[in-house]
Amino acid sequence: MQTYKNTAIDSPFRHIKREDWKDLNGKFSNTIDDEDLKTLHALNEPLTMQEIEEIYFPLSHLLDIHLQQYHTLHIKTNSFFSKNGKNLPFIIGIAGSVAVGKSTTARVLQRVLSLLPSKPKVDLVTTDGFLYPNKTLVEKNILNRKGFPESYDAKKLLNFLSAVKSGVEKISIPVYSHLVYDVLPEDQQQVIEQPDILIVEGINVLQVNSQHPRKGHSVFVSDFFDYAIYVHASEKNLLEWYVNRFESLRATAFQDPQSYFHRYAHMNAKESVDMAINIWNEINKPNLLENILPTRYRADLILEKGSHHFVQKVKVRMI
Ligand SMILES: Nc1ncnc2c1ncn2[C@@H]1O[C@H](COP(=O)(O)OP(=O)(O)O)[C@@H](O)[C@H]1O
Ligand SMILES: CC(C)(COP(=O)(O)O)[C@@H](O)C(=O)NCCC(=O)O
Repeated sequence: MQTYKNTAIDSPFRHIKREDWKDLNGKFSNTIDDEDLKTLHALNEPLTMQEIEEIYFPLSHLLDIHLQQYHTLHIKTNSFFSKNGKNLPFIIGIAGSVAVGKSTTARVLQRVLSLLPSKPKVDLVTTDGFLYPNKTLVEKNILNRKGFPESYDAKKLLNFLSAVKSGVEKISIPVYSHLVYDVLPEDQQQVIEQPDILIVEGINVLQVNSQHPRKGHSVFVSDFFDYAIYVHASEKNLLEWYVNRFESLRATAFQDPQSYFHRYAHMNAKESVDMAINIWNEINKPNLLENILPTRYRADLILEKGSHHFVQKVKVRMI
């Protein structure tokens, strides 16, 4: 029998190296046919097919176990209440730093999960849409705090999640554009209509300081999650990926007169890199250290990336 010593630092996570994780592929790989493979290639993401097979297929298999358990629980609970309650979406949260690859991970996971044998409808929302519009951020004098907890309309985000988990059939939510650097007008909202799985991606999804501002309410975004993933990388890699993304935006989107950054399109490579490093050091890095990184052990699973975004290790909460 193992005895508890209060000097020991126990971890409730299994640490699984990439070499071992990739072999946990299980039955899922057998269900990928040529058509499905084509749809994965058509995703046109920077990820290699090897990364999808070695990291995302096992992840999808593990999530399928949780999904099946969720459905069994639903059926048993219905029978307990002698009532047929609605099927409610299984919600997966994805957290991590700016530029760690949350959106990319979320898009790939959305597609891979939709290939599961039950062919679930998988929707994806990003919490950027719940940022206050620039106009409000300017009024509150917090435009330089974009991404910090106070820059989000926490009440709107929590009301949305609450509606999803109450079975509301059709919900419109705001959409953020990195090109315009602002929340888009209401006629460009996203409609969420009874998905089987909903992925909610954002830097703030595991935070407990963006609570419902109504007096007496302490409800957090993650209270609505059935599974939470944190994507982790070293600060050095994050800065590199942030600068690279900024650079490729400068070469493409910034040339678009509609882009907020169009004013910077004339910058040369050195000026643009300096500016990206400055934004990182002034805004995104402090936000990472103060508000994002401390939430990582609240996740059920941590994807640890090394260079070139390759996942090196997976930590999974033990059950
Ligand atoms: N697995 C990956 N392999 C290669 N590049 C990636 C990968 N994931 C993300 N990237 C690149 O890294 C940058 C940040 O990714 P993104 O998904 O936009 O991050 P986030 O949503 O966390 O801010 C982008 O330029 C993206 O193309
Ligand atoms: C909108 C964001 C808060 C969210 O980040 P994401 O992880 O989606 O890239 C971030 O991209 C951002 O704009 N941060 C403010 C500083 C900056 O311009 O990078």
